[in-house]
Amino acid sequence: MSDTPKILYTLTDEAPFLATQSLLPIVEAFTATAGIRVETRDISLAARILAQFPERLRADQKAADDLAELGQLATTPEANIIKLPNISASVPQLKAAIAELQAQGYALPDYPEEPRDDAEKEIKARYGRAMGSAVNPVLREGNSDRRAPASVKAYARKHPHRMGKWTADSKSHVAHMDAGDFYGSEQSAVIAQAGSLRIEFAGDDGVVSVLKPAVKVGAGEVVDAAVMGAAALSAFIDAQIMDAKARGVLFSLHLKATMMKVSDPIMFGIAVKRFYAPVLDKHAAALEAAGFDANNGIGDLYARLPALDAGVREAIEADIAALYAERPALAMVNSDKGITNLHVPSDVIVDASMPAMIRDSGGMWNAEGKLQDAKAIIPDRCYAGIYQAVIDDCKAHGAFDPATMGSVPNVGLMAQKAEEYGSHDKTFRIAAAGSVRVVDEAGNVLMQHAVQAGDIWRMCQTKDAPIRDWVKLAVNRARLSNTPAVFWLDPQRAHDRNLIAKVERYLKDHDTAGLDIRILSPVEAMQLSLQRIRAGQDTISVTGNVLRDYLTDLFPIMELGTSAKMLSIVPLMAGGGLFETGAGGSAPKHVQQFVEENYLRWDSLGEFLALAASLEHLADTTGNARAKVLADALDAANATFLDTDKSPSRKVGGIDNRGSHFYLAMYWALALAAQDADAGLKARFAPLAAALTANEEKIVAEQIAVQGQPVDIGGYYHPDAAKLAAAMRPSATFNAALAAL
Ligand SMILES: NC(=O)C1=CN([C@@H]2O[C@H](COP(=O)(O)OP(=O)(O)OC[C@H]3O[C@@H](n4cnc5c(N)ncnc54)[C@H](OP(=O)(O)O)[C@@H]3O)[C@@H](O)[C@H]2O)C=CC1
Ligand SMILES: O=C(O)CCC(=O)C(=O)O
Ligand SMILES: [Mg+2]
Repeated sequence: MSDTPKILYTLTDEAPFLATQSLLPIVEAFTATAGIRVETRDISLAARILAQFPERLRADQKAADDLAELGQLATTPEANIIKLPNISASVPQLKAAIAELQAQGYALPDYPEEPRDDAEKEIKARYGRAMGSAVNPVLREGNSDRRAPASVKAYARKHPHRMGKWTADSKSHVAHMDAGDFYGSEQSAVIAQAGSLRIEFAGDDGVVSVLKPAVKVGAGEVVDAAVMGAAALSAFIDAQIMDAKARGVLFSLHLKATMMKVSDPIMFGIAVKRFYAPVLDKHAAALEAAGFDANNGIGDLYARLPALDAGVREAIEADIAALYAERPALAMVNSDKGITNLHVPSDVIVDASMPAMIRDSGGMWNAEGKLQDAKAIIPDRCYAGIYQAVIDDCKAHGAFDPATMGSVPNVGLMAQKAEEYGSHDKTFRIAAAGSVRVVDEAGNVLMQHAVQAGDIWRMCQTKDAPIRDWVKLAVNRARLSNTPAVFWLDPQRAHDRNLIAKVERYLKDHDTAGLDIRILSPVEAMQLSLQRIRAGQDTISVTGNVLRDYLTDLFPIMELGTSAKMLSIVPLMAGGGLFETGAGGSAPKHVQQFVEENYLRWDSLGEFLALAASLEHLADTTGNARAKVLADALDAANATFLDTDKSPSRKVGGIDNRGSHFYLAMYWALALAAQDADAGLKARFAPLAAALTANEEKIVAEQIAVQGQPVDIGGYYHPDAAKLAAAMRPSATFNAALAAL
């Protein structure tokens, strides 16, 4: 271990990255007083792209592979990483980022959508490493512990956010398949002995090809495989188009094309192809020649229209307009700009989109910019049912009340690319009819599926050590918070049955006397949790990786208005700490607002909570007493911050993200000046506390004065560092006070 304790702070994308320009100087100044070094590592989409092509870049343009470094660090006890949300890029986002970097003078190759030779295949493979959820699975060498701290919950009760009313006649509902999906086809096996598995495809023509030669597996590991039938999915989408039209509700598809970067864009593409079938079929040749790819959304068609002959273009536009008159109305992402639910695969992401719909009375936005009841299409049955359970509950009992409702924290199985979220390199779009089988080294067939051309087959892995660790975390959390814990596992699923057996076994390793620990199917677990939440009671959800993701947006958004206010800790299995900020994403619309009116409404509370947890961890692991003093003072500052409600307001004229940071600094300095555990720190912070208190009005006025004008930050994916720093630190008085510390 090096002598100077270190915290690694990640530079990411969009709103959280903008916020970092203002917050990081504060963090650096405060932590330096305890001899702590805060170092940054750039894991933004732009940096991840640049790190893939060192040989094409000038020396001053090259970017180190910071993500790989952090991934390695996460497997060591020294790790202390603060991880902000980053872009998990879809293909349209990736292409936009490449174009921006090229325009800035980086000699990157174009993204070869359909590689013509080995060189292009290599380029596509490299871009593939930067795409989708490329960061989180690499860093998450531990399971997940996400909850609303008591102070945050108290704040939400005192300042309840607005919740849309629900009525029993709402027509909103969830639509899922009844057969032919992953859920219906899942097979699972527990590995007896460490070794390697081969995934192969045996065509009906008798030819056997290898899809993946060697998947390393460990003893006790759970593997599973499942297939989504393309024909079944197409028929299901067709039926939903008819049904949405008949019921007069919006058609709205909810997938996770970012994190599930192989399977879900294909499913998204199937929905686009079915919804626009008459137009796409009629103009198939022209669209093919123009390079249209339905997996990138109907937005890709619009992007390619200018390249087409005027006659063809007008015919396509007219045919789409005619189609809209016949089809059910689409849910909109941005009704002003005409961006629909089917435009871009990364615009509607199920974990955030379903809670938003539930918070908005079950409605989604229609083309007129009004809320309308919607059919939420979540094709696979593995998790769709939980959202229908929430809708049923809201229809029966009305909206939830943030002022009185209980809480559902989560302990999530996530480590070492657990379950579906680690399946990308074992997911295949099947080219022809035949069967896919998983074979061990002795030649035994562990799992086997009959498949048709176009089907999506995938295999998932769940390592044994993470499962043990997850059970331990659940018991600890139940004990620490004296709260019932429910494992959300479905006895109808092969994978979950194997997990249930393991959970039952590993629970015996712990003292569970007096604890209420149950195992229920996801729908039953949801019903119980909702019943308790309405009674003001808390229930820990102990879930797999996907439900971890879904529930840690759903419950915070209902309870707190946003998942940005969550404490999100990943106790790394090697002993280090990964402190994620909030549970939400990077909210692209915040950047738009910032460049249009110099107003950033990003709420950094997640960062503040993560920093306190990181300092606490640092104090525990390095014995740095001053880190503990800083952590305690930050806890106190966070409580004052919540109590005085200094989160950004939503509109120009109030304090924004920068104002929030000023108040955090002021409350933190005041807490340090007030404490008596460390006289040196007390003396050091007293002048800063005095200066900030004395200049409060002036600083806030300086920060608000810049609002209301457009601001140039020199890029979206790769903004200009100097412009950004200037824009995010507009108060000379505040900057000078901080510099004097
Ligand atoms: N951990 C990670 O790295 C994650 C990254 N992502 C990435 O983020 C991007 C957007 O994803 P999306 O699913 O839309 O999720 P977001 O959480 O970014 O957006 C959903 C909504 O949550 C609210 N919100 C979230 N965080 C904050 C915050 N700190 N301050 C204020 N409001 C906030 C806003 O809603 P409202 O206006 O209703 O308040 C926002 O529009 C994608 O690129 C995705 O890949 C997504 C999830 C996690
Ligand atoms: O990594 C991602 O793409 C999203 C992660 C996410 O949504 C979460 O962890 O809650
Ligand atoms: Mg999420």
